[in-house]
Amino acid sequence: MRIDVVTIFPAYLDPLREALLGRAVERGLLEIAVHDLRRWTHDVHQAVDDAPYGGGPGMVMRPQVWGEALDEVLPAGPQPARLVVPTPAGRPFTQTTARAWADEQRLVFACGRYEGIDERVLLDARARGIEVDEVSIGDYVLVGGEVAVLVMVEAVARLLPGVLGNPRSAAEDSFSDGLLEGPSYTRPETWRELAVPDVLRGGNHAAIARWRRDRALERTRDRRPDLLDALPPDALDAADRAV
Ligand SMILES: N#Cc1c(-c2ccc3ccn(Cc4ccncc4)c3c2)n[nH]c1N
Repeated sequence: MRIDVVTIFPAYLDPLREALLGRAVERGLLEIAVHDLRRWTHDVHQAVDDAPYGGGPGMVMRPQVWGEALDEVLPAGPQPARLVVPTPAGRPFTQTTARAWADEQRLVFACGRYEGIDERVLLDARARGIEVDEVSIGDYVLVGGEVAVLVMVEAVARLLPGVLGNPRSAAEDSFSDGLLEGPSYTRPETWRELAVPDVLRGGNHAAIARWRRDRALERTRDRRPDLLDALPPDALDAADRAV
Protein backbone atom coordinates (compact mmCIF):
# COMPACT_ATOMS: atom_id res chain seq x y z
CA MET A 1 0.00 0.00 0.00
CA ARG A 2 1.09 3.53 -0.78
CA ILE A 3 -0.13 6.36 1.40
CA ASP A 4 0.17 10.03 0.40
CA VAL A 5 -0.64 12.86 2.77
CA VAL A 6 -1.05 16.48 1.63
CA THR A 7 -0.81 19.09 4.40
CA ILE A 8 0.47 22.58 5.22
CA PHE A 9 2.13 21.11 8.32
CA PRO A 10 4.27 18.17 7.07
CA ALA A 11 6.08 17.87 10.43
CA TYR A 12 2.74 16.95 12.05
CA LEU A 13 3.04 13.63 10.24
CA ASP A 14 6.56 12.81 11.50
CA PRO A 15 5.14 10.26 13.99
CA LEU A 16 4.37 8.05 10.98
CA ARG A 17 8.13 7.47 10.74
CA GLU A 18 8.36 6.20 14.32
CA ALA A 19 8.00 2.78 16.00
CA LEU A 20 5.78 0.14 14.41
CA LEU A 21 4.83 2.21 11.37
CA GLY A 22 8.39 3.40 10.83
CA ARG A 23 9.62 -0.17 10.91
CA ALA A 24 6.89 -1.26 8.48
CA VAL A 25 8.00 1.45 6.04
CA GLU A 26 11.66 0.39 6.43
CA ARG A 27 10.61 -3.21 5.75
CA GLY A 28 8.76 -2.15 2.59
CA LEU A 29 5.35 -3.23 3.93
CA LEU A 30 3.96 0.20 3.03
CA GLU A 31 5.10 3.47 1.49
CA ILE A 32 4.28 6.84 3.04
CA ALA A 33 4.87 10.17 1.28
CA VAL A 34 4.04 13.52 2.89
CA HIS A 35 3.62 16.59 0.65
CA ASP A 36 3.61 20.28 1.64
CA LEU A 37 0.54 21.84 0.04
CA ARG A 38 2.38 25.18 -0.28
CA ARG A 39 4.49 23.54 -3.00
CA TRP A 40 1.56 24.20 -5.31
CA THR A 41 1.18 27.90 -4.52
CA HIS A 42 2.53 30.53 -6.93
CA ASP A 43 2.40 33.73 -4.93
CA VAL A 44 5.05 35.19 -2.69
CA HIS A 45 2.86 34.66 0.37
CA GLN A 46 2.14 31.04 -0.56
CA ALA A 47 -1.53 31.68 0.24
CA VAL A 48 -3.65 28.57 0.74
CA ASP A 49 -6.80 30.15 2.17
CA ASP A 50 -9.27 32.93 1.46
CA ALA A 51 -12.44 34.43 2.95
CA PRO A 52 -15.62 32.33 2.73
CA TYR A 53 -18.30 33.29 0.17
CA GLY A 54 -21.48 34.18 2.05
CA GLY A 55 -19.48 35.48 5.00
CA GLY A 56 -19.01 33.72 8.30
CA PRO A 57 -16.06 33.07 10.61
CA GLY A 58 -12.71 31.75 9.56
CA MET A 59 -11.17 31.06 6.17
CA VAL A 60 -11.61 28.38 3.50
CA MET A 61 -8.79 26.57 1.68
CA ARG A 62 -8.44 27.66 -1.93
CA PRO A 63 -9.49 25.19 -4.67
CA GLN A 64 -6.73 26.15 -7.12
CA VAL A 65 -3.94 25.06 -4.78
CA TRP A 66 -5.64 21.83 -3.80
CA GLY A 67 -6.58 21.12 -7.41
CA GLU A 68 -2.99 21.36 -8.61
CA ALA A 69 -1.74 19.31 -5.67
CA LEU A 70 -4.20 16.47 -6.23
CA ASP A 71 -3.66 16.55 -10.00
CA GLU A 72 -0.04 15.68 -9.28
CA VAL A 73 -0.40 13.41 -6.24
CA LEU A 74 -3.54 11.63 -7.43
CA PRO A 75 -3.63 11.84 -11.23
CA ALA A 76 -6.81 10.59 -12.87
CA GLY A 77 -6.39 7.26 -14.51
CA PRO A 78 -6.85 3.55 -14.02
CA GLN A 79 -4.97 3.24 -10.74
CA PRO A 80 -7.35 2.41 -7.91
CA ALA A 81 -6.99 5.14 -5.35
CA ARG A 82 -9.12 6.58 -2.60
CA LEU A 83 -9.06 10.21 -1.54
CA VAL A 84 -9.76 10.57 2.17
CA VAL A 85 -10.77 13.96 3.53
CA PRO A 86 -11.03 14.21 7.33
CA THR A 87 -13.78 16.59 8.43
CA PRO A 88 -15.96 17.01 11.53
CA ALA A 89 -18.88 16.68 9.10
CA GLY A 90 -17.75 13.28 7.85
CA ARG A 91 -19.13 9.76 8.15
CA PRO A 92 -17.75 7.96 11.23
CA PHE A 93 -14.35 6.31 10.76
CA THR A 94 -14.62 2.89 12.40
CA GLN A 95 -12.74 -0.39 12.53
CA THR A 96 -14.93 -1.49 9.64
CA THR A 97 -13.64 1.48 7.61
CA ALA A 98 -10.05 0.62 8.54
CA ARG A 99 -10.53 -2.98 7.45
CA ALA A 100 -12.02 -1.90 4.10
CA TRP A 101 -9.23 0.60 3.41
CA ALA A 102 -6.55 -1.99 4.30
CA ASP A 103 -7.38 -3.65 0.97
CA GLU A 104 -6.71 -0.49 -1.06
CA GLN A 105 -3.59 -0.10 -3.20
CA ARG A 106 -3.42 3.64 -2.58
CA LEU A 107 -4.81 6.07 -0.03
CA VAL A 108 -4.39 9.83 -0.42
CA PHE A 109 -5.23 11.95 2.64
CA ALA A 110 -6.07 15.65 2.21
CA CYS A 111 -5.48 17.49 5.48
CA GLY A 112 -7.62 20.59 5.67
CA ARG A 113 -7.14 23.51 8.03
CA TYR A 114 -9.12 26.69 8.82
CA GLU A 115 -12.82 25.94 8.16
CA GLY A 116 -12.02 23.26 5.63
CA ILE A 117 -11.41 22.80 1.90
CA ASP A 118 -13.50 24.45 -0.87
CA GLU A 119 -16.23 21.89 -1.73
CA ARG A 120 -15.39 22.06 -5.43
CA VAL A 121 -12.11 20.21 -4.79
CA LEU A 122 -14.09 17.13 -3.74
CA LEU A 123 -16.63 17.56 -6.55
CA ASP A 124 -13.79 17.80 -9.09
CA ALA A 125 -12.09 14.67 -7.72
CA ARG A 126 -15.33 12.69 -7.89
CA ALA A 127 -15.93 13.99 -11.42
CA ARG A 128 -12.47 12.62 -12.31
CA GLY A 129 -13.61 9.18 -11.15
CA ILE A 130 -11.81 9.22 -7.81
CA GLU A 131 -13.45 7.61 -4.77
CA VAL A 132 -13.72 10.35 -2.14
CA ASP A 133 -14.48 9.58 1.51
CA GLU A 134 -15.26 12.41 3.91
CA VAL A 135 -14.75 10.90 7.38
CA SER A 136 -14.67 11.94 11.01
CA ILE A 137 -12.73 10.24 13.81
CA GLY A 138 -15.17 11.37 16.49
CA ASP A 139 -17.80 13.80 17.72
CA TYR A 140 -15.48 16.62 18.77
CA VAL A 141 -13.83 19.41 16.81
CA LEU A 142 -10.12 19.52 16.00
CA VAL A 143 -8.13 22.36 14.42
CA GLY A 144 -7.16 20.45 11.30
CA GLY A 145 -7.03 17.07 9.63
CA GLU A 146 -3.47 16.00 10.50
CA VAL A 147 -4.24 14.36 13.86
CA ALA A 148 -7.15 12.49 12.27
CA VAL A 149 -4.82 11.22 9.54
CA LEU A 150 -2.36 9.92 12.15
CA VAL A 151 -5.22 8.01 13.76
CA MET A 152 -6.55 6.58 10.52
CA VAL A 153 -3.17 5.65 9.04
CA GLU A 154 -2.24 3.77 12.22
CA ALA A 155 -5.61 1.97 12.34
CA VAL A 156 -5.25 0.89 8.70
CA ALA A 157 -1.52 0.12 8.63
CA ARG A 158 -1.69 -2.22 11.66
CA LEU A 159 -4.05 -4.42 9.64
CA LEU A 160 -1.61 -4.87 6.76
CA PRO A 161 0.05 -8.29 6.57
CA GLY A 162 3.33 -8.42 8.48
CA VAL A 163 2.97 -5.09 10.28
CA LEU A 164 1.88 -6.54 13.62
CA GLY A 165 4.21 -9.17 15.10
CA ASN A 166 1.28 -11.46 15.89
CA PRO A 167 -1.60 -11.37 13.37
CA ARG A 168 -3.90 -12.68 16.12
CA SER A 169 -3.62 -9.26 17.80
CA ALA A 170 -5.59 -7.62 15.01
CA ALA A 171 -8.00 -10.53 14.83
CA GLU A 172 -8.78 -10.44 18.56
CA ASP A 173 -8.71 -6.78 19.50
CA SER A 174 -11.67 -4.61 20.37
CA PHE A 175 -14.40 -4.48 17.76
CA SER A 176 -13.06 -7.56 15.95
CA ASP A 177 -16.07 -9.57 17.20
CA GLY A 178 -18.27 -6.55 17.73
CA LEU A 179 -17.41 -6.30 21.42
CA LEU A 180 -14.92 -4.30 23.47
CA GLU A 181 -12.01 -6.38 24.67
CA GLY A 182 -11.92 -7.25 28.33
CA PRO A 183 -9.18 -6.60 30.93
CA SER A 184 -5.59 -7.83 30.51
CA TYR A 185 -3.05 -8.93 33.12
CA THR A 186 0.62 -9.85 33.23
CA ARG A 187 3.20 -10.70 35.93
CA PRO A 188 3.46 -10.44 38.88
CA GLU A 189 0.61 -12.63 40.12
CA THR A 190 -0.07 -10.13 42.94
CA TRP A 191 0.71 -6.44 42.75
CA ARG A 192 -0.16 -3.99 45.55
CA GLU A 193 -2.30 -6.77 47.06
CA LEU A 194 -4.25 -7.10 43.80
CA ALA A 195 -4.24 -10.64 42.39
CA VAL A 196 -4.60 -11.84 38.80
CA PRO A 197 -7.96 -13.69 38.44
CA ASP A 198 -7.38 -17.38 39.24
CA VAL A 199 -8.97 -18.61 36.00
CA LEU A 200 -6.23 -16.91 33.95
CA ARG A 201 -3.54 -18.81 35.82
CA GLY A 202 -5.35 -22.14 35.72
CA GLY A 203 -4.51 -23.32 32.22
CA ASN A 204 -8.11 -24.35 31.39
CA HIS A 205 -8.37 -22.77 27.94
CA ALA A 206 -12.14 -23.23 27.65
CA ALA A 207 -12.68 -21.60 31.04
CA ILE A 208 -10.29 -18.77 30.11
CA ALA A 209 -12.13 -18.15 26.82
CA ARG A 210 -15.47 -18.11 28.63
CA TRP A 211 -14.14 -15.72 31.32
CA ARG A 212 -12.73 -13.37 28.68
CA ARG A 213 -15.98 -13.41 26.72
CA ASP A 214 -17.97 -12.66 29.87
CA ARG A 215 -15.73 -9.72 30.77
CA ALA A 216 -15.98 -8.39 27.18
CA LEU A 217 -19.79 -8.64 27.27
CA GLU A 218 -19.96 -6.91 30.67
CA ARG A 219 -17.64 -4.12 29.54
CA THR A 220 -19.47 -3.63 26.25
CA ARG A 221 -22.86 -3.54 27.98
CA ASP A 222 -21.53 -1.00 30.48
CA ARG A 223 -19.57 1.28 28.11
CA ARG A 224 -20.95 0.74 24.61
CA PRO A 225 -24.48 -0.75 24.70
CA ASP A 226 -24.87 0.54 21.14
CA LEU A 227 -22.39 -2.11 19.99
CA LEU A 228 -24.52 -4.85 21.56
CA ASP A 229 -27.61 -3.51 19.83
CA ALA A 230 -25.71 -3.57 16.50
CA LEU A 231 -24.74 -7.25 16.78
CA PRO A 232 -26.42 -9.67 14.35
CA PRO A 233 -29.22 -11.71 16.04
CA ASP A 234 -27.14 -14.92 16.14
CA ALA A 235 -24.00 -13.25 17.55
CA LEU A 236 -24.83 -14.05 21.19
CA ASP A 237 -25.44 -17.60 22.36
CA ALA A 238 -27.36 -18.62 25.49
CA ALA A 239 -24.24 -18.41 27.67
CA ASP A 240 -23.57 -14.88 26.37
CA ARG A 241 -27.12 -13.79 27.08
CA ALA A 242 -26.83 -15.10 30.64
CA VAL A 243 -23.98 -12.66 31.40
N1 LIG B 1 -11.66 13.86 11.13
C1 LIG B 1 -11.91 14.80 11.76
C2 LIG B 1 -12.25 15.87 12.65
C3 LIG B 1 -12.00 17.25 12.61
C4 LIG B 1 -11.37 18.08 11.56
C5 LIG B 1 -10.84 17.50 10.42
C6 LIG B 1 -10.31 18.28 9.42
C7 LIG B 1 -10.32 19.67 9.56
C8 LIG B 1 -9.91 20.75 8.72
C9 LIG B 1 -10.17 21.93 9.39
N2 LIG B 1 -10.72 21.61 10.59
C10 LIG B 1 -11.16 22.60 11.58
C11 LIG B 1 -12.64 22.79 11.52
C12 LIG B 1 -13.34 22.59 10.34
C13 LIG B 1 -14.73 22.80 10.33
N3 LIG B 1 -15.38 23.18 11.44
C14 LIG B 1 -14.70 23.39 12.59
C15 LIG B 1 -13.31 23.19 12.64
C16 LIG B 1 -10.83 20.26 10.72
C17 LIG B 1 -11.34 19.48 11.73
N4 LIG B 1 -12.52 17.79 13.73
N5 LIG B 1 -13.09 16.81 14.47
C18 LIG B 1 -12.95 15.64 13.85
N6 LIG B 1 -13.42 14.41 14.31
